[in-house]
Amino acid sequence: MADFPFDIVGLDLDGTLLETHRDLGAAVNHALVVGGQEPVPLAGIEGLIGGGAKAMLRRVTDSRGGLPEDEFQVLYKALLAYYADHNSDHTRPYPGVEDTLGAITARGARLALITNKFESFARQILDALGLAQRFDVILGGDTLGKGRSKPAPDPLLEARAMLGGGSFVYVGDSSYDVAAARAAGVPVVVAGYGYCDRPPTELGGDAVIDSFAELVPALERLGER
Ligand SMILES: O=C(O)COP(=O)(O)O
Ligand SMILES: [Mg+2]
Repeated sequence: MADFPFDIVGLDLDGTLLETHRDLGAAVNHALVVGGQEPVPLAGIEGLIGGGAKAMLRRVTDSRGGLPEDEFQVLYKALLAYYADHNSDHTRPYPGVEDTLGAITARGARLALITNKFESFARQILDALGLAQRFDVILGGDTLGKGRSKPAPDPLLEARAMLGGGSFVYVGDSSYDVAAARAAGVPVVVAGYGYCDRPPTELGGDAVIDSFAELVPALERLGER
Protein backbone atom coordinates (compact mmCIF):
# COMPACT_ATOMS: atom_id res chain seq x y z
CA MET A 1 0.00 0.00 0.00
CA ALA A 2 1.49 3.32 -1.06
CA ASP A 3 2.08 5.94 1.59
CA PHE A 4 -0.66 8.52 1.90
CA PRO A 5 0.47 12.04 2.82
CA PHE A 6 -2.14 12.59 5.58
CA ASP A 7 -3.29 10.45 8.49
CA ILE A 8 -6.73 12.04 8.68
CA VAL A 9 -8.83 13.69 5.97
CA GLY A 10 -11.53 15.97 7.37
CA LEU A 11 -14.47 16.56 5.05
CA ASP A 12 -17.26 19.10 4.92
CA LEU A 13 -20.67 17.75 3.86
CA ASP A 14 -22.86 20.26 1.99
CA GLY A 15 -21.24 21.40 -1.23
CA THR A 16 -18.21 19.13 -0.74
CA LEU A 17 -19.50 15.57 -0.58
CA LEU A 18 -23.17 16.13 -1.24
CA GLU A 19 -25.33 18.31 -3.43
CA THR A 20 -27.90 19.36 -0.84
CA HIS A 21 -29.26 22.67 -2.09
CA ARG A 22 -32.58 21.40 -3.40
CA ASP A 23 -33.62 19.86 -0.08
CA LEU A 24 -32.21 22.78 1.93
CA GLY A 25 -33.96 25.21 -0.42
CA ALA A 26 -37.27 23.40 -0.05
CA ALA A 27 -36.93 23.54 3.75
CA VAL A 28 -36.10 27.26 3.79
CA ASN A 29 -38.94 27.99 1.41
CA HIS A 30 -41.38 25.91 3.46
CA ALA A 31 -40.45 28.02 6.49
CA LEU A 32 -40.81 31.28 4.56
CA VAL A 33 -44.25 30.28 3.29
CA VAL A 34 -45.30 29.31 6.84
CA GLY A 35 -44.30 32.85 7.81
CA GLY A 36 -46.29 34.36 4.95
CA GLN A 37 -43.16 35.32 3.01
CA GLU A 38 -42.13 34.88 -0.60
CA PRO A 39 -39.91 31.85 -1.30
CA VAL A 40 -36.31 32.25 -2.51
CA PRO A 41 -35.67 31.10 -6.11
CA LEU A 42 -33.64 27.87 -6.21
CA ALA A 43 -30.80 29.72 -7.94
CA GLY A 44 -30.44 31.93 -4.88
CA ILE A 45 -30.13 29.05 -2.41
CA GLU A 46 -26.56 27.93 -3.05
CA GLY A 47 -24.95 31.12 -1.80
CA LEU A 48 -26.78 30.79 1.53
CA ILE A 49 -25.31 27.41 2.49
CA GLY A 50 -22.31 26.88 4.75
CA GLY A 51 -23.18 28.22 8.19
CA GLY A 52 -25.95 25.78 9.03
CA ALA A 53 -29.71 26.02 8.61
CA LYS A 54 -30.26 28.82 11.11
CA ALA A 55 -27.65 31.05 9.44
CA MET A 56 -29.25 30.28 6.10
CA LEU A 57 -32.71 31.35 7.19
CA ARG A 58 -31.31 34.36 9.05
CA ARG A 59 -29.57 35.60 5.93
CA VAL A 60 -32.87 35.56 4.03
CA THR A 61 -34.96 37.21 6.74
CA ASP A 62 -32.26 39.81 7.48
CA SER A 63 -32.04 40.68 3.79
CA ARG A 64 -35.77 41.39 3.95
CA GLY A 65 -35.59 43.72 6.92
CA GLY A 66 -35.37 41.18 9.74
CA LEU A 67 -37.96 39.51 11.97
CA PRO A 68 -38.65 39.73 15.71
CA GLU A 69 -36.88 36.81 17.40
CA ASP A 70 -40.09 34.99 18.37
CA GLU A 71 -41.32 35.08 14.76
CA PHE A 72 -37.91 33.98 13.50
CA GLN A 73 -38.03 31.01 15.87
CA VAL A 74 -41.42 29.91 14.48
CA LEU A 75 -39.94 29.88 10.96
CA TYR A 76 -36.79 28.14 12.11
CA LYS A 77 -38.78 25.39 13.83
CA ALA A 78 -40.83 24.94 10.65
CA LEU A 79 -37.61 24.65 8.63
CA LEU A 80 -36.20 21.98 10.96
CA ALA A 81 -39.43 19.99 11.06
CA TYR A 82 -39.64 19.99 7.27
CA TYR A 83 -35.98 19.14 6.79
CA ALA A 84 -36.21 16.26 9.27
CA ASP A 85 -38.62 14.55 6.86
CA HIS A 86 -37.15 15.75 3.55
CA ASN A 87 -33.39 15.94 3.92
CA SER A 88 -32.62 13.17 1.46
CA ASP A 89 -35.31 13.60 -1.19
CA HIS A 90 -32.99 15.17 -3.79
CA THR A 91 -29.65 15.08 -1.97
CA ARG A 92 -26.94 13.15 -3.82
CA PRO A 93 -23.18 12.61 -3.61
CA TYR A 94 -21.14 14.50 -6.18
CA PRO A 95 -19.52 12.39 -8.89
CA GLY A 96 -16.48 10.48 -7.67
CA VAL A 97 -17.32 10.67 -3.96
CA GLU A 98 -17.74 6.98 -3.19
CA ASP A 99 -14.69 5.85 -5.16
CA THR A 100 -12.50 8.61 -3.79
CA LEU A 101 -13.47 7.96 -0.16
CA GLY A 102 -12.74 4.29 -0.76
CA ALA A 103 -9.37 5.12 -2.33
CA ILE A 104 -8.37 7.29 0.64
CA THR A 105 -9.25 4.71 3.27
CA ALA A 106 -7.65 1.93 1.21
CA ARG A 107 -4.43 3.86 1.56
CA GLY A 108 -4.71 3.92 5.32
CA ALA A 109 -6.02 7.42 6.06
CA ARG A 110 -9.06 7.93 8.21
CA LEU A 111 -12.08 10.09 7.45
CA ALA A 112 -13.71 12.70 9.68
CA LEU A 113 -16.97 14.30 8.60
CA ILE A 114 -17.25 17.84 9.98
CA THR A 115 -20.35 19.80 9.02
CA ASN A 116 -22.30 22.78 10.28
CA LYS A 117 -25.49 20.77 9.84
CA PHE A 118 -27.00 19.20 12.93
CA GLU A 119 -25.20 15.93 13.58
CA SER A 120 -28.50 14.02 13.55
CA PHE A 121 -29.37 15.30 10.07
CA ALA A 122 -25.88 14.53 8.78
CA ARG A 123 -26.12 10.97 10.11
CA GLN A 124 -29.63 10.52 8.71
CA ILE A 125 -28.56 11.68 5.23
CA LEU A 126 -25.32 9.67 5.20
CA ASP A 127 -27.28 6.59 6.31
CA ALA A 128 -29.85 7.13 3.56
CA LEU A 129 -27.04 7.33 0.99
CA GLY A 130 -25.14 4.36 2.44
CA LEU A 131 -22.11 6.50 3.31
CA ALA A 132 -22.23 6.72 7.12
CA GLN A 133 -19.95 3.72 7.66
CA ARG A 134 -17.17 5.37 5.71
CA PHE A 135 -16.45 7.87 8.50
CA ASP A 136 -14.51 7.26 11.69
CA VAL A 137 -15.93 10.44 13.24
CA ILE A 138 -19.01 12.53 12.45
CA LEU A 139 -19.29 15.98 14.05
CA GLY A 140 -22.19 18.35 13.41
CA GLY A 141 -22.60 22.05 14.06
CA ASP A 142 -24.37 21.25 17.35
CA THR A 143 -22.05 18.47 18.54
CA LEU A 144 -19.60 20.56 20.56
CA GLY A 145 -22.02 23.28 21.62
CA LYS A 146 -22.53 26.96 20.97
CA GLY A 147 -19.66 28.94 19.49
CA ARG A 148 -17.71 25.78 18.72
CA SER A 149 -18.76 25.13 15.13
CA LYS A 150 -16.92 26.26 11.96
CA PRO A 151 -15.49 28.90 11.46
CA ALA A 152 -14.13 28.00 14.93
CA PRO A 153 -11.29 25.45 14.72
CA ASP A 154 -12.83 23.30 17.47
CA PRO A 155 -14.49 20.54 15.44
CA LEU A 156 -11.35 20.01 13.35
CA LEU A 157 -9.13 19.85 16.42
CA GLU A 158 -11.62 17.63 18.25
CA ALA A 159 -11.90 15.20 15.33
CA ARG A 160 -8.12 14.95 15.12
CA ALA A 161 -7.87 14.34 18.87
CA MET A 162 -10.65 11.72 18.74
CA LEU A 163 -8.63 9.83 16.14
CA GLY A 164 -5.48 9.93 18.22
CA GLY A 165 -3.78 12.86 16.46
CA GLY A 166 -1.68 12.86 13.31
CA SER A 167 -1.36 14.91 10.14
CA PHE A 168 -4.70 16.40 9.19
CA VAL A 169 -6.06 18.09 6.08
CA TYR A 170 -9.49 19.58 5.63
CA VAL A 171 -11.66 19.78 2.51
CA GLY A 172 -14.55 22.24 2.26
CA ASP A 173 -16.37 24.65 -0.01
CA SER A 174 -16.99 27.84 1.95
CA SER A 175 -15.28 30.58 3.90
CA TYR A 176 -16.41 28.81 7.11
CA ASP A 177 -14.26 25.85 6.14
CA VAL A 178 -11.17 27.81 5.18
CA ALA A 179 -11.40 29.94 8.34
CA ALA A 180 -11.77 26.87 10.56
CA ALA A 181 -8.79 25.16 8.92
CA ARG A 182 -6.64 28.28 9.17
CA ALA A 183 -7.54 28.70 12.84
CA ALA A 184 -6.71 25.03 13.43
CA GLY A 185 -3.40 25.45 11.60
CA VAL A 186 -4.12 22.71 9.05
CA PRO A 187 -4.03 22.78 5.24
CA VAL A 188 -7.31 23.11 3.37
CA VAL A 189 -8.50 22.09 -0.07
CA VAL A 190 -11.38 24.06 -1.58
CA ALA A 191 -14.16 22.18 -3.38
CA GLY A 192 -14.57 24.69 -6.19
CA TYR A 193 -17.70 22.97 -7.55
CA GLY A 194 -19.57 23.46 -4.26
CA TYR A 195 -21.49 26.28 -2.58
CA CYS A 196 -18.56 28.67 -2.42
CA ASP A 197 -19.61 32.02 -0.96
CA ARG A 198 -16.72 33.66 -2.84
CA PRO A 199 -14.95 32.67 -6.06
CA PRO A 200 -13.12 29.43 -5.13
CA THR A 201 -9.65 30.77 -5.90
CA GLU A 202 -10.32 33.73 -3.61
CA LEU A 203 -11.29 31.66 -0.59
CA GLY A 204 -7.65 31.37 0.46
CA GLY A 205 -7.26 27.59 0.41
CA ASP A 206 -4.06 25.69 -0.36
CA ALA A 207 -5.56 24.07 -3.45
CA VAL A 208 -8.82 24.11 -5.41
CA ILE A 209 -10.38 21.01 -6.96
CA ASP A 210 -13.03 21.14 -9.68
CA SER A 211 -14.37 17.66 -8.96
CA PHE A 212 -14.18 15.40 -5.92
CA ALA A 213 -12.42 12.86 -8.13
CA GLU A 214 -9.40 15.23 -8.18
CA LEU A 215 -8.95 15.03 -4.41
CA VAL A 216 -6.35 12.26 -4.09
CA PRO A 217 -3.86 13.81 -6.55
CA ALA A 218 -4.46 17.23 -4.94
CA LEU A 219 -3.65 15.78 -1.50
CA GLU A 220 -0.55 14.08 -2.87
CA ARG A 221 0.68 17.40 -4.25
CA LEU A 222 -0.04 19.14 -0.94
CA GLY A 223 1.82 16.44 0.92
CA GLU A 224 4.92 17.09 -1.14
CA ARG A 225 5.14 20.72 -0.08
O1 LIG B 1 -25.85 23.22 6.30
C1 LIG B 1 -25.03 24.12 6.05
O2 LIG B 1 -25.33 25.31 5.78
C2 LIG B 1 -23.56 23.81 6.10
O3 LIG B 1 -23.19 22.49 6.07
P1 LIG B 1 -21.66 22.15 5.73
O4 LIG B 1 -20.86 22.64 6.91
O5 LIG B 1 -21.68 20.65 5.60
O6 LIG B 1 -21.32 22.84 4.46
MG1 LIG C 1 -20.12 23.20 2.78
